[in-house]
Amino acid sequence: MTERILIRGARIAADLVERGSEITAAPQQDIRIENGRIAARGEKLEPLEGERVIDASGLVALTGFVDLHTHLREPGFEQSETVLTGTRAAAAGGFTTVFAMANTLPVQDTAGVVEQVKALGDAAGYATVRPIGAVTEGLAGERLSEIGAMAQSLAEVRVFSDDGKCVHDPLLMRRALEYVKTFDGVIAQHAQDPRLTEGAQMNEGAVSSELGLKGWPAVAEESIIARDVLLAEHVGAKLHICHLSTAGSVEVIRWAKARGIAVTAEVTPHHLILTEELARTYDARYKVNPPLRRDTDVQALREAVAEGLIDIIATDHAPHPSETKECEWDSAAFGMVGLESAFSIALSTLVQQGYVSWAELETLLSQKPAEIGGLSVGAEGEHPSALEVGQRADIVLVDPNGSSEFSLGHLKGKSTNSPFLGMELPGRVTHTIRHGYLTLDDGQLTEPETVAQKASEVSQ
Ligand SMILES: NC(=O)N[C@@H](CC(=O)O)C(=O)O
Ligand SMILES: [Zn+2]
Ligand SMILES: [Zn+2]
Repeated sequence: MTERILIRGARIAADLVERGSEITAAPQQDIRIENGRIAARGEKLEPLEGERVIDASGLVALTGFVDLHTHLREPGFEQSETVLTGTRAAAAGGFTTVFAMANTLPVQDTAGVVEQVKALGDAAGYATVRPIGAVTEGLAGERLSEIGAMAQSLAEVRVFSDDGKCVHDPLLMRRALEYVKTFDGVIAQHAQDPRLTEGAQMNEGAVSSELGLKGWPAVAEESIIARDVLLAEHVGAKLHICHLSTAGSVEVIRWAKARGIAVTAEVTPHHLILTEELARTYDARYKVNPPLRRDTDVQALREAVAEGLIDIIATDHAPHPSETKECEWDSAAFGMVGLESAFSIALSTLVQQGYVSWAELETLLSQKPAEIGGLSVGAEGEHPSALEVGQRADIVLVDPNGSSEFSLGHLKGKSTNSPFLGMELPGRVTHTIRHGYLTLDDGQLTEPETVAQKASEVSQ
């Protein structure tokens, strides 16, 4: 018998369609959860015997967040993160599904490795783990990996990416697009021309010249996106752009979407708020790929989200051990953790600034990434399209009020390379419910044994 839960008095994000509206604009609703699905919804449902009641007055309920871009690091880099620790960070951030990037060791380029990663996620139970397959063997950019075998494996891979590296060879990119088209998969490109970014350390511009750090020009991203949208159009296949970071990239996407090309794009929370100015600190927590850009890029990215040119928010959670971050900028690793802070950054940069409504935020963090990732979304599906009866109970409750200093205590993964430590961040994820059981309860992660037990009781 799985847990029975009654959420009382929540505001439903999907009811808050006006940008800039107070959450009190929506009526309070109760949600009953039974056997991993939503069993009832309405005003003032009476608690049943033995039911766990959650007082959600003042909270907003959304369908569980889905991260299309997480680095879980297992197998191979367990000193940075494991499937267990990374999915605990996910649950703390309100995520119920994460797509695990392929740059592990061994690389996720065979059916065996992707099945192993999925199995680790199923066993841990904190979030649904959907492995991403590598486009090329060993991420070497030379030969296609066994894309078909990964797609047909138990891991049912639908997203393929060499993330961390760009698929630079246009012929390989074309072949990869042709291949995934046969089963309606998608190629997620890390758009970085390797020749234009050799030795690059930060955004190329006045600040990089001043600091004497080698620059990563915007055109290195934009030229690859331009090429790939044309290839996607030629092949008639789906293309997704990882971590879009420049105003120019937004213009290329605008052009491609106007032409009807099947391209989608993601932005990370950090690119929606941080700028290259932070490199002046020489603190490598701000070193990331693609680099933090200019103020004007941050502005353009927010507007692109508001316009629907950028489809989703994805964290690019990239854990690294402290010895590779607490060192000189030039030798430090690229990447930042982001699962635990994503909601607060999206709240402050998008919702509170009136760029998106709560309903739009839910689409950006939940339904759209699920859809791009190839999950079935809807009443009978793997992921809920709405908090309605019959839908899978993947739910997150958030408190939009108040703020707190983001500190080490907020980080639930193995690594602490967050650029937000010490910053005052608004809002809080209070409860995460996956497949009908609590993974995060009033800000506290549920014990691993309990979560594993619950996970084994529900259908994956
Ligand atoms: N974003 C990063 O700076 N680093 C990522 C790779 C990537 O997302 O390109 C990583 O794996 O560490
Ligand atoms: Zn990348
Ligand atoms: Zn990444």
